[in-house]
Amino acid sequence: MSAKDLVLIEGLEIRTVIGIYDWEREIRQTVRLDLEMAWDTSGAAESDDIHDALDYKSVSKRLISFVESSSFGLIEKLAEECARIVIGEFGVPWLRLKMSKPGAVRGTENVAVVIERGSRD
Ligand SMILES: Nc1nc2c(c(=O)[nH]1)N=C([C@H](O)[C@@H](O)CO)CN2
Repeated sequence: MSAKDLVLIEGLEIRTVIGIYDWEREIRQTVRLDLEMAWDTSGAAESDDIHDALDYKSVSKRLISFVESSSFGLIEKLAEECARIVIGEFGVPWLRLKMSKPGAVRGTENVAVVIERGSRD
């Protein structure tokens, strides 16, 4: 058992309605998700069977489907709901999720929130 293992999803870009201003409710903007998910990978390493792994493709597809159909104001709310899905539906015990909204603020490379949920022990 190795509680320090992680499965990552990096740079998942999704177009959605997000923002607090009226003009933002009329358009789609890109958000980018970076996810670190605690997962003991030793079972999958032993069996070489996807059923023992945290399937990053399944997680990505679920998040794409959810985010594309969502319509929140704040990236904090979107991040929280994504974390809830990953923990609740995929059995991930702990995650760190960075929700970026590149291009939201002129002169910046990126703006983002980072949340950690669950327990690593
Ligand atoms: N902490 C946050 N600050 C701001 C957010 C947000 O989601 N979280 N959103 C906005 C606007 O929607 C902005 O992205 C428009 O450019 C402002 N501040």
